[in-house]
Amino acid sequence: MLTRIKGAKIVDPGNVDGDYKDIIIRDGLIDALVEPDKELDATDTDEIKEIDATGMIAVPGLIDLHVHLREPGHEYKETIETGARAAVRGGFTTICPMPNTSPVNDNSQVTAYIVNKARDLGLCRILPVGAITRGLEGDTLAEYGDMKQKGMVAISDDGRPVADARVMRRAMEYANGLGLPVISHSEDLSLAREGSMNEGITATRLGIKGIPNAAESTMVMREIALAELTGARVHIAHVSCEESVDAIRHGKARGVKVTAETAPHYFTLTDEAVAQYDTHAKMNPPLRTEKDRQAIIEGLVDGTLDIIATDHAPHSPLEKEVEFDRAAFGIVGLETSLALSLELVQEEKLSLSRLIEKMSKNPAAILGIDNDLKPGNPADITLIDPEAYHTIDPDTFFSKGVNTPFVGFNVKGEAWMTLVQGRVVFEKEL
Ligand SMILES: NC(=O)N[C@@H](CC(=O)O)C(=O)O
Ligand SMILES: [Zn+2]
Ligand SMILES: [Zn+2]
Repeated sequence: MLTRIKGAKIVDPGNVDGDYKDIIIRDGLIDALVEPDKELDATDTDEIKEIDATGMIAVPGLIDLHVHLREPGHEYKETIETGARAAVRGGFTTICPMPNTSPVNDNSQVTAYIVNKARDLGLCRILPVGAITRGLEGDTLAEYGDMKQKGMVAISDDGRPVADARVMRRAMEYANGLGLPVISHSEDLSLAREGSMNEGITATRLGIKGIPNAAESTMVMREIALAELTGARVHIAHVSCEESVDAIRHGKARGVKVTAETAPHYFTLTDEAVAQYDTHAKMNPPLRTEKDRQAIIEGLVDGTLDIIATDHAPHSPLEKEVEFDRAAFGIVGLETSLALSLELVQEEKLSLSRLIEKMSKNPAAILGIDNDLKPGNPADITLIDPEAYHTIDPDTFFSKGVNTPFVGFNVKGEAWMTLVQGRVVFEKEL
């Protein structure tokens, strides 16, 4: 079976950048990129499926290094299936779910459960992140080797920091031996505790207890110091503030193997989004000030922040329709990330090619995946409709989570079709 994607502009940084080529897919793999007028020397037996993608942009499938799928344990918030559907709708061909499920993904049985479920679903690739410590309790290291054998690709205690520096050091040493990146939820709980939003004038005005930037940045600095000590690869999750960006920039300049991500809410919103006590603007780390927002954009522009991830964190109304300080931290992101990130392109902060680096190529590099649109590679492809104006409406989400602060935002651009291993796993209804 052959598939020919016709008429799309190809944006695959480092490979093809801006050319119009047809993509030929055979048996799930990219067979060739050909000129639009090229006749295929297909044999009579080859059935050719044509996809007319005129006006679309073809990019290597988007990869989200940071999502929460809630299964096993909290299926009322999200399941692996609803999360995967939301992912492909958002243009993602690969997602990495964090281990803070119930039970925690700290052993090979839970890893295998997720991997098997993902395979049976046949939607996107799901590459699980395993826990750093058993039960995310911060004491005893989990069984990285066993989990890795089942398909685990990185370790993190996301949702919680590893408070004990000695435990983190050991984790980095073991992870390094196995070639696994360590993803850090950088938070000093003694500084953050009881806070529910950014510490500052807005919090004071609202009477909400704040979380200072230092709760994040001091831990980012510790992680960089430990990565330097151990030679391990550390990836800083959800960077929200200027001091963290500065610390990462400095670490990179010293040659430390540190990479970092931010999420669309940190370059789109500030803590003023909380003004109406909107719990949909509550996440960890919290939305910061305009100065921080600008620093995040600067970090994306100068390469300090390698990746845009979503930190897709679905919660139900049970956890969100309560008093601000009692509400759960987290917002969904899989179905809004691409459009919100494309705003950076419209504002000419990043070229489309740079954006695709941050949403596909750089996460692929961290995972050790070659996702170039080149012959022999799996046909994981996102077709973006750059002109699709739409208004963000959680009622249309495939995710079970509707906890987004972006309701009613008018945005431009979205996934039109998503292919994983040559199969169409999402197609926008026209
Ligand atoms: N980001 C959040 O606000 N919440 C995440 C946990 C996390 O990413 O630390 C969650 O699991 O809900
Ligand atoms: Zn986290
Ligand atoms: Zn998270």
